[in-house]
Amino acid sequence: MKAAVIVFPGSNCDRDMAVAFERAGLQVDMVWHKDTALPAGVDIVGLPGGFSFGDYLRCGAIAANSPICREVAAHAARGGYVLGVCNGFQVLTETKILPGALLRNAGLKYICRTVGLEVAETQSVFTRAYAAGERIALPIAHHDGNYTADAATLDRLEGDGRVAFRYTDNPNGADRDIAGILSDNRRVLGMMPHPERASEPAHGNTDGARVFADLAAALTAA
Ligand SMILES: NC(=O)CC[C@H](N)C(=O)O
Repeated sequence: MKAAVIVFPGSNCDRDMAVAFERAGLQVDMVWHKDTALPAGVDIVGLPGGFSFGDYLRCGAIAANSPICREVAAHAARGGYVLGVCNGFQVLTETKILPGALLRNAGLKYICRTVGLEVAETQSVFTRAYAAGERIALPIAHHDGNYTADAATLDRLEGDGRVAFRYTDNPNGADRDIAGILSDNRRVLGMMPHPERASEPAHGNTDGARVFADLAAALTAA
């Protein structure tokens, strides 16, 4: 099973995401944002955290117009898997692969700390290793994590079980405590918390490991 991690100028979690995929048994290719094709046979694309293009304009907005993002959108449209973490989630909303937008944190401050989450949906390859309603803790590190969408979109996300994670003590003002959402086919997950930074004992927290743990098996079965 093969993963591609996209690298933008200013990405800083690309290696962390690659290691998390590798630990889960996936072969990983790093792909520069100017490439115009994904490596052949890629099963899952990782959009990593960081400060792509220095967060100029809006977080993820310039990255969303990188040549490779057309291919990422085509991969998602074909039913391919995509995981976007933090800046990667912002790229997913900027490309409209996922609905909504990530606004400046309600407190206008950059927040870097571990937060509590509830696993709100387990019907996806990313969340099926958790128990429904399970409480976990993951690190966040962002200034634009305030998820918003119009009421109809929020109702649809909730009604269709597409809210993957919710904050238990909302740190950034996100609508309906939303920390991560799934695409309608549940193969794309965008989330602000960083599971790759809490995925091995040396991190002091392994709550994020299960986002990756089942991927190889799930992708083989898909
Ligand atoms: N850790 C990240 O990916 C941060 C994303 C973005 N630069 C923000 O601060 O909101």
